Formats: sequence, structure tokens, C-alpha cells
Amino acid sequence: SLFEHFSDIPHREYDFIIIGGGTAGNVIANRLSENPNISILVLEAGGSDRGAYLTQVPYYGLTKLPGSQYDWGYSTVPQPNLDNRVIPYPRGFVLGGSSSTNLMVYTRTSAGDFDRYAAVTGDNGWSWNQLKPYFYKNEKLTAPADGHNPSGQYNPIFHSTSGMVGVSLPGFPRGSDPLILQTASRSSEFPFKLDMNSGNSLGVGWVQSSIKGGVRSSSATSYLSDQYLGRPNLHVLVHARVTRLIKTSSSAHGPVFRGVEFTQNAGASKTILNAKKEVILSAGSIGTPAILMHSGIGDATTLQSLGITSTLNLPSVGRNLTEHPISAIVWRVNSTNTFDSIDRDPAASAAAETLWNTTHTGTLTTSLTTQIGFFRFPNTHPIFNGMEDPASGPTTPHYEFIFSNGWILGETPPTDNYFTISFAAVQPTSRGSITLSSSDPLAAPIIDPNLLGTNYDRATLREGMRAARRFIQDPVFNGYLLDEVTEVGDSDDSIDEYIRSLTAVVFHPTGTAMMSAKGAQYGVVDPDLKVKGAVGLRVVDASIFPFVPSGHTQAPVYAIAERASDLIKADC
Ligand SMILES: Cc1cc2nc3c(=O)[nH]c(=O)nc-3n(C[C@H](O)[C@H](O)[C@H](O)COP(=O)(O)OP(=O)(O)OC[C@H]3O[C@@H](n4cnc5c(N)ncnc54)[C@H](O)[C@@H]3O)c2cc1C
Repeated sequence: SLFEHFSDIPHREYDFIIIGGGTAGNVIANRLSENPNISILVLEAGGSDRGAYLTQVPYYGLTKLPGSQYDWGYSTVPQPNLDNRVIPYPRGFVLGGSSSTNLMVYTRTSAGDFDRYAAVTGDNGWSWNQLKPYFYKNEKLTAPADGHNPSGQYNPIFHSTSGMVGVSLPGFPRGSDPLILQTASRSSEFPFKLDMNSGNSLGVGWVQSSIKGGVRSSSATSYLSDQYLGRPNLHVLVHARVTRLIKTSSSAHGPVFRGVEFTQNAGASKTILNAKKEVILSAGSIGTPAILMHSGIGDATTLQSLGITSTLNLPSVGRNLTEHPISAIVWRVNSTNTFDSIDRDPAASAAAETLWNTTHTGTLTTSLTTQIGFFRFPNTHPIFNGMEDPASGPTTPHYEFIFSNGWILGETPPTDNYFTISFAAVQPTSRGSITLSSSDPLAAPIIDPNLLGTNYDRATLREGMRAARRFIQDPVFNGYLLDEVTEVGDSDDSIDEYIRSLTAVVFHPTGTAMMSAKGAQYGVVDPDLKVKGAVGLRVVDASIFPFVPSGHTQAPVYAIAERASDLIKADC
């Protein structure tokens, strides 16, 4: 059941308390509650997703969710390599977490990413082959919203139709689709890829998205759909902001953290509950390290200087923040068939909304893109001079293109129509941090992704921009593309200056409670996701990745949460 007020909940004792009803947290809640003898409480800071219209309409993920009531509304500290700009850093503040507010691109990323997790943790269970069944448990491939036959747009052998989260090919054609596909069909540098969810993501292909029947599919609409929420052993409390974990005792294996303190009224009063078995921390890459540090779990000296009593010295908490930096290049086009024509015309926007409301079809059923692409720099590329290739493996991409049939850099200009290629570094070498500004658990943490902090990352975006310009050299774009909107030359300096002025994040923070091998001198969790040196506490969310996956992060988060559920069950 779902509760708004703690006083309405009939129990005061649970086997498991899950902190964060987000992407990962709701997977755990669902899987653990399959056993009717296990009781579970989920504490979610945001409200219910039921009736949250903006989270349902796929297109509004781009245009209306950032900065809305469903967003934590974070931003970074000024980024020195981005002209000291402060970058907005949205995170889902609603049941379903960021799966309720993201842009729904569904990529499993590269097999090499997972094989590297297995190698660095010494646990082969994190390898691509062993995680495959968990990807399948997550995915429920469904028909596109417009009912077209997607044959030729994906390879069915890599998919599951029996999982939980609805996934589909785009349900509304975009004017730029044929141009992109034609270019890819004859390009050796940017070749067509039938299915980038095979473990090898290289190439240009149709995007798969967490959309079902033209409606967003999130961890809340799937793993917490009414049939699961109705389980008597599963309680979900919304508007419950966790402030600290409480050390409940000491043991031969370290301090025991089975207590959770939370507030429903902005700190005016706090409640403490104890889990009989475990606390599962799934508050995401920003929330999780913040909660750990407010509980005294982190770098002891730093915490003590903030007036927080150290309970467990784990200096890696909040470090290793890794994010995909992204920039974009835009052209004016000789067409009115782009989403600009709808976005700036209130009557057309209202008609699109009416169509979606009545049939869940039309332009609002897709998000910012219908094709994406992943590419590598050749091994001999000078970008690797003096360094090792940072990619997780020989078929792991270095950069990504996201094609958009319109203007996506904020408010649509009043005139003209546009084509955008966004380019992102997907194996960046910069590392940032989450730290605390004070001992107040309700204060926002300090978010410093250190975007473009290395020469390699800067060079990746520079070369990504040049690659985007090469992509549109295919003759199919002749006459379609008019001029490049941003008149930037080709010198390193002019491209770098442009990129500094525009770069933002793909919203993929990871690594702030990273897993490492058992006994390693660094890291926050062991390969079984238990917090090192603690008892009764696990972390399951995007913060545990030791390296950022080389694509969009939601499917990897779902997969690790599915496996984590089995690890937790095996311990019960
Ligand atoms: C705007 C945006 C666009 C994105 N686009 C894509 C995309 O297109 N494709 C893709 O694959 N990925 C995308 N991502 C990334 C992806 O959604 C995330 O990597 C993934 O959802 C993270 O899952 P998580 O479980 O770690 O965290 P979340 O899903 O964010 O869950 C954390 C939950 O914990 C709750 N919480 C936090 N602190 C507390 C607290 N103190 N007390 C109680 N609850 C708390 C939060 O409210 C939230 O519900 C996007 C993300 C964003 C924000």
C-alpha cells in the first residue's frame, strides 16, 4: 500500500527498509515482497507518481519536467572548465525517482563495461554474460505507439517480452529519420547498427525507450504497479525524507546500521525506525553519499570538521563522481517538419496534447530523439598520446551522438526550424565529488562533477563536434541543412571556446559509493553491495558503479538492482 502519512501505517517494524523509491529501490521492493513472509517499507522523499501527468507524457521529459515539482532542483558548483558556469542537475523527486523524469533512452551499454566491473570487483556475477538474465527480467518489449511493425529497426533475439519495464521503438516518425538512416547505411565511419542493446553498441540506430503504449514506463508504473503495491507485506511512504542512518549497535564485524531517521515535515519532527534485517540505501548518486556522510560514514576528518561524529571511516564516500559531459551543434533546416513548429505554436501544442490525451499517439509519444549512435576513436588516434585508452574494452564507445529533429537547447527560437546533433563523452576520465556544506541533512550537498576536467575529455568533445560535422557531409543533407547556427571555426581554440560555453550533463552521475573488491583499500561497498566495514547496510543504485557505463544509465541500474535483489534474498 501507499501511504502519505506515517501515522496511517499500521506497523512499526519491518524486515527491510529501503531508502528511496527510485529506479533501483522499487526493483528491490518488488522482488523482496515476492516472499509474503518478508516485510518491506520504502521511504521516498518525493510524492506519489499517480496522476503526475507531466511524468506520463514522453515528450514532456524534455520540455516540462526539468525544474518542475518532480525535480530535486540541484545544480553544480561553478565549473572551472566551463567558464565557471553553474550547471542544472535534475534528479527525480517523485516515486520512481529519475526513471519517472528521465528522457527514457534505454541502452544496456557495452559488454565491456560489465566485464570491467567483474574484473575490478573480483565478482564474475557482474559480468555481461551473468547479468544478461537480469536485463531480460527488466525489459518488456512492446509495440511502438503508432502500431507500426518495427522489424528492421531492432533485432528480436536480444530482447525480452516478459520483463517489467515497457520498452519500445519510436512511436512517431520524425522528419530527420530518413536522412540519418540513409547516411548511416552508406557510412563506414558511422555505420548503421540494427540493435545497440546486444552488448556491442557501436553504430547508428533506432533508439529504444522506456515507453509503453505511448506512455512513460518507470520503476513506479512497473515494479510498483497496483498489483504489486497491493501486496500486504509492502508499504511505501511518500514525502518521507531520510535524514540519517542510525548506528544501532556494534558487532565483531563492525558498527550495525539498522536504524533510519526521517522527517515528513521538513525537520520539524523526526521519526526513527529499525529494520530487523537490513537497510537498503537507494537514494541515487547524489542522495546516497549525502545520507552516508550525514550518518558519519565517510572521510572521518572531513566529517568531524563539519561537526558530524564519525561512525565509520570510509574516505571513498562521495568521491569518484563520474558524469557524461555533452554539447551540441545545431543547423537551420529547409523544412517545417520539425518539433520547433509545434513547440512555438500554442494551437499546435494543444492539438498534440489533445491527441495524446485521447489516444496516447502522436508527436508527444517520443522524446528528444529517434536515433542515437556510439563510436570509437581509432586505436592510433593522437587523442591517446601518453595515456591508456580509458574505454572499458575494445568495442566500447568513446563518444555518442544524439540526433534531434529540432531545437533542444532551451526555449525554441521564434523563427526557423532546426536539426541538432548532441555529442557526449561516454568514457570520460574526469572525476568529481559530492561533499557536504554543513551538518544540516536538509541542506543540498555540494555537487562538483568537474566537467571537462581532463585534456582527454576536452579533446573527446572537440573531436565529437568535428565528427558531427563529418556526419552531415553525406549528400542526403544537401539542400536540407541551411547553415550552422553557431558560427564556430574549426580551430581547436574556437571549438574549445564554444564547447566551454555550452557543455552540460547527460544526467548520468555514478560512482559516489563505488564497489570494489573485498579487502580493497578504496571503495564504499563490497561486490555484494554491503557497505564495507558495516553491518546491516547495503547500497543499491547508480552510485555503486566503479566506472560510468558507456551509455544511458537506467537499464544498467535496473539490471544491477535485479541482481542485488537475488543477493539480498540469498542472505535472508
Ligand atoms: C533529467 C534526466 C534525464 C535522464 N535521461 C536518461 C535517459 O534518457 N536514459 C537513461 O538511461 N538514463 C537517463 N537518466 C539517468 C537515469 O534516469 C538514472 O541513472 C537512474 O534513474 C538512477 O537510478 P537510481 O536508482 O540510482 O536513482 P533515482 O532513480 O534518482 O532514485 C533515487 C530516489 O531516492 C529518493 N531520495 C533521494 N534522497 C532521499 C532521501 N534523503 N530520503 C528519501 N528518499 C530520497 C529520490 O527522490 C529518488 O526517488 C536521466 C536522468 C535525469 C535526471
